[in-house]
Amino acid sequence: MISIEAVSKRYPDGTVAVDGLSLEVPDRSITVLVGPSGCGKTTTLRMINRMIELTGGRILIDGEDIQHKPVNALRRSMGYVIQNAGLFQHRTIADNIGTVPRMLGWSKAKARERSMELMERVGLDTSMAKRYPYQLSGGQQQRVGVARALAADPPVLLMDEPFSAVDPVVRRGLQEELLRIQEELGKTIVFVTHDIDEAIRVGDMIAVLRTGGRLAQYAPPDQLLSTPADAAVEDFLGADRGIRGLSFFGTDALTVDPGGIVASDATAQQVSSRATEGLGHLLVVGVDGRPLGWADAARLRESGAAAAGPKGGPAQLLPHGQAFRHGEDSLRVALDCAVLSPTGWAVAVDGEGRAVGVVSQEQIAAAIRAAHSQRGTAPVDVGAAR
Ligand SMILES: Nc1ncnc2c1ncn2[C@@H]1O[C@H](COP(=O)(O)OP(=O)(O)OP(=O)(O)O)[C@@H](O)[C@H]1O
Repeated sequence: MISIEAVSKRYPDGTVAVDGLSLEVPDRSITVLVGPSGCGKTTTLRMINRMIELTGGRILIDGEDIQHKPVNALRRSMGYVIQNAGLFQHRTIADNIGTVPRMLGWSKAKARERSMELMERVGLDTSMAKRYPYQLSGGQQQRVGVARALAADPPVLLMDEPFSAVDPVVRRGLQEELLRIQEELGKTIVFVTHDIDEAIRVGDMIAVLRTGGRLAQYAPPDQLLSTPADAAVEDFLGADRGIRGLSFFGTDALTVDPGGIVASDATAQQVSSRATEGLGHLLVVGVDGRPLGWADAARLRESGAAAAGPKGGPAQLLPHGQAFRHGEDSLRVALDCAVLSPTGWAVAVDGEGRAVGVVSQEQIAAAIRAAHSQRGTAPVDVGAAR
């Protein structure tokens, strides 16, 4: 555990970048420092590996004051990733990744083997090992930066705006890759960003700093979204915070109605027995159980034909839209499916994509209220959501 205790940094010109900051960074989790430009995020991060020396307070790692540790040993226990990767341009990708192992005296062959292993781990084709950084895309260079930081297997990873220089799609991919790697390796990561959405996506804990390097709030992302400490944090979180917070609620407790589903080869009698209260449509599924589309229930019954028969064939079906995976996707995804559905009802599927039931926007809203009251968080007025 990294304990930041009443830490301050006053630069020689008198600028107070960090002021009495206290944080407990839990082991094997991602702690994000987020806040507006100039609020002291980078300064805080660099005080952890002593690239910047603190001027007040203390930082402990597993109970040991970092001031009492030799700087080299301290830095070897911490990988460091920066924006634009900061790769050595005149060295190959394999050599970049193998920098620290070589410094530690590993043989060339062993360092190379480690580089290859790490390239695979961060999702890079090992055929790129002999290339130079300029021959890689920005996103690929960032992956090399992460691989390089992991090379000597340090328990701590410090990441300073590591994905800020790439476009949003690549950035999303890198965030997902980081979460996957973290699941495998379980490092203690301190991650700096000014992007609150990135903080919410990758953080187990989020420290929101305000200008002057003071802590505004320290909480897990769902708690931050549901109960911001004050108006400034609320403002920083931005619009849609209620809707975004739904990402942290699962759909396992959401009841879906299988009665609204009819097979495409159903008999007229079977069709007449299917119905869901309040829904004027039936979800037609193929022989494999996957949704084909919505059929008007009354017309289907009148036609007396099977759902996908000549009169009520697929051409008559409304698109079923996006489905959510019941028990796997979040309430946010379920609500989104319902909002985008032509019937206003969302389709729930199992892991194989087979329809398991349908659920209305109102039922999802009720599940949201129930989930909030169970957690004791502020209720979200879905009707008024932007
Ligand atoms: N060497 C320095 N001397 C004086 N002031 C500095 C120095 N380095 C940083 N500062 C100031 O300290 C404050 C915090 O800077 P820091 O780089 O930690 O902020 P940040 O939150 O990481 O910002 P950004 O998101 O823009 O990178 C800023 O006001 C900055 O101008």
